[in-house]
Amino acid sequence: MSKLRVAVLGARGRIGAEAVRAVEAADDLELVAALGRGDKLETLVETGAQVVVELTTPASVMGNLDFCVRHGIHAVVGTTGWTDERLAQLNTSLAASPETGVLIAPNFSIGAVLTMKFSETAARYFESVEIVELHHPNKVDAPSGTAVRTAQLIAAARAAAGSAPQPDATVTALDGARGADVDGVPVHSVRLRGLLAHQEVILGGEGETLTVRHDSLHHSSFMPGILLGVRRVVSAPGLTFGLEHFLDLS
Ligand SMILES: NC(=O)C1=CN([C@@H]2O[C@H](COP(=O)(O)OP(=O)(O)OC[C@H]3O[C@@H](n4cnc5c(N)ncnc54)[C@H](O)[C@@H]3O)[C@@H](O)[C@H]2O)C=CC1
Ligand SMILES: O=C(O)C1=N[C@H](C(=O)O)C[C@H](O)C1
Repeated sequence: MSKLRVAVLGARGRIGAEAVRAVEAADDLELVAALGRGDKLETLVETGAQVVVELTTPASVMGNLDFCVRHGIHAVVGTTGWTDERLAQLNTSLAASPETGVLIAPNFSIGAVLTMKFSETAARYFESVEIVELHHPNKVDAPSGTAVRTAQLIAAARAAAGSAPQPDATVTALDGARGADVDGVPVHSVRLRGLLAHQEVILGGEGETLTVRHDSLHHSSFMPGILLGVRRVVSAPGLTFGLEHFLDLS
């Protein structure tokens, strides 16, 4: 059986370097390119890459994906910074290349995907919910992509259940004291030396709280999800948002 030809973009970054090692170690995959900032995207075509793992920056990801989709190269994307406008732009590119698959995963770790699922399920049963995400201080974006996605899923579940707005009597506050408002869910971002990627979803009801917490302690936590995405995206044309679609979570 021929190996799937994989390239990594952002290959000298924190997660990119780990992804290079994971692809190299997989028997069914062949690493054909490991590109960093300034390297030519044409290398992807010259090396016959079938799947690109995109782990760069919010500023670079759109240009990289535009190139991949135009050349029919599937993509597994971990880079953050997704907005409705960006997704619409990507869908427009994909419409012109209907056989190409793109997976965007706000988080590749299985535990984080389950955190999102559990929080979404719990959301309708509690009056209050807030998210605290905690990351290493080199992270360029806040809130994290995972926290934004978690908040969106919680907000949608609450809206579907007809939940009332969250109770909150605050009338005076310092800027930022109540966090960022993501679809009505407060999200608090901590940046601290020693941390990698962590998230707590705290739900509150009458006389009780429920905390759903996940900790990524090493970049290796993201690798099974990345490899799963690489293997599955080649037979999933169009845009898939969230690794849960490639997992049996029903
Ligand atoms: N979805 C997930 O599970 C995860 C997502 N991430 C996300 O992945 C992204 C990268 O994170 P880190 O590795 O921590 O950042 P990093 O800053 O260590 O690495 C990014 C790398 O991309 C390179 N780069 C920038 N523009 C490029 C371009 N046009 N072509 C090729 N390389 C380019 C940079 O030079 C740098 O080496 C971030 O958006 C982060 O939030 C990180 C960990 C897990
Ligand atoms: O920058 C990181 O490190 C991470 N980024 C992703 C995010 O923004 O959610 C995934 C994970 O939290 C690690």
